[in-house]
Amino acid sequence: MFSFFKKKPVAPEAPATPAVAPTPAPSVAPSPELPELLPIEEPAEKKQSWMARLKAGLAKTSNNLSVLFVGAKIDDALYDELEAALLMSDAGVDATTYLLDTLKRRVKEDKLLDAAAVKAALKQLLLELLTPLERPFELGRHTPTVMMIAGVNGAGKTTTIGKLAKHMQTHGQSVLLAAGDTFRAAAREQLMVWGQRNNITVISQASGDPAAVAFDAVQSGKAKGLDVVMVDTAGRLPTQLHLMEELKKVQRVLGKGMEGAPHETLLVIDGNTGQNALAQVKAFDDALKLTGLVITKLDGTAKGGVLAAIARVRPVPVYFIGVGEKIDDLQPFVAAEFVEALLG
Ligand SMILES: Nc1nc2c(ncn2[C@@H]2O[C@H](COP(=O)(O)OP(=O)(O)OP(=O)(O)O)[C@@H](O)[C@H]2O)c(=O)[nH]1
Repeated sequence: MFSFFKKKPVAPEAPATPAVAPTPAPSVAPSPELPELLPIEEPAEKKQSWMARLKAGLAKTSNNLSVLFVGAKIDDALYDELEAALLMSDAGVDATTYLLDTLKRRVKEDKLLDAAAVKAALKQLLLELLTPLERPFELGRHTPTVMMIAGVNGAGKTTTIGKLAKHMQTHGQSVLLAAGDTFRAAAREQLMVWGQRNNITVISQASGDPAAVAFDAVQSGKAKGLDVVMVDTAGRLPTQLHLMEELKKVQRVLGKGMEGAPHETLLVIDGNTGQNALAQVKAFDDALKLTGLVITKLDGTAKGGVLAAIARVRPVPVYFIGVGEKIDDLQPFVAAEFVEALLG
């Protein structure tokens, strides 16, 4: 059993349930037309183990790589095919060159003679490359831990916030959400309806400044002694400079609301966007100094190699990865599990 979050030891008298009652029902009535953020319960028969789902999710990437080693001779043709497969998986030129050069050297040094041994060496190399990205998400250092969530449109920010909030609630954390996407009314309503259904307070304003919503949320979280405040933000492209400035303002204002906040600035990226995901990591990190990444939609993608690119070019820790829309489809990133799913 692994723990979803790393927590500071809690004093014995700490309540197991959220310390604060949810605020009165938000002004938005549940509407059947609104999409659910995520199903509240999953039928038992649909539950698979995480490793099985990770493997299934990464099957397209892993098939392209694993097939090369079946009955292969260790020659230039194998290395050429491996290079093509890594580039196709969006590992990028830097990581691909690094992996191939190091692999060739190890094959020589260790006198590896068969394809299975070369595959095992690649697996080990990939593990060494990705392990520095692994970092447990810590809760309990601050009251509240303030998290700001950014990303391009549709990356999975709101869904991720919903999943994380549920996981946190399950771990006895009291959570407050800020619907900082003041741009898209439907996104705000979606979060509020979801909060209502799940007994999680959502701070929202019908219109206005996302920084003001974020400030209110931190003030409220502090006043109520909550464990976590998560601030959603509207999707934006890094090329939309005025929107990036707006995001920086949200970050600054959170710091005014509470010293040291936001304690976590997370970027949610769609794993299916490959090399573009790397460009997003660089741009958002330059603007916001990211503390971590959440990589969603690794299910069904052939581009799982993008983690290798991130590890080489901009190694921001990957806290969580997502392989589907259900709550349990988002789990902490563990390099050994990821590599096993790719090359196991
Ligand atoms: N297949 C798959 N779909 C996902 C995953 N994570 C999120 N999604 C879906 O991606 C879509 C977009 O998710 P949202 O959470 O609305 O994305 P967002 O970043 O908040 O979008 P904006 O509000 O437009 O910026 C939804 O249909 C989610 O269900 C995942 O890991 N796998």
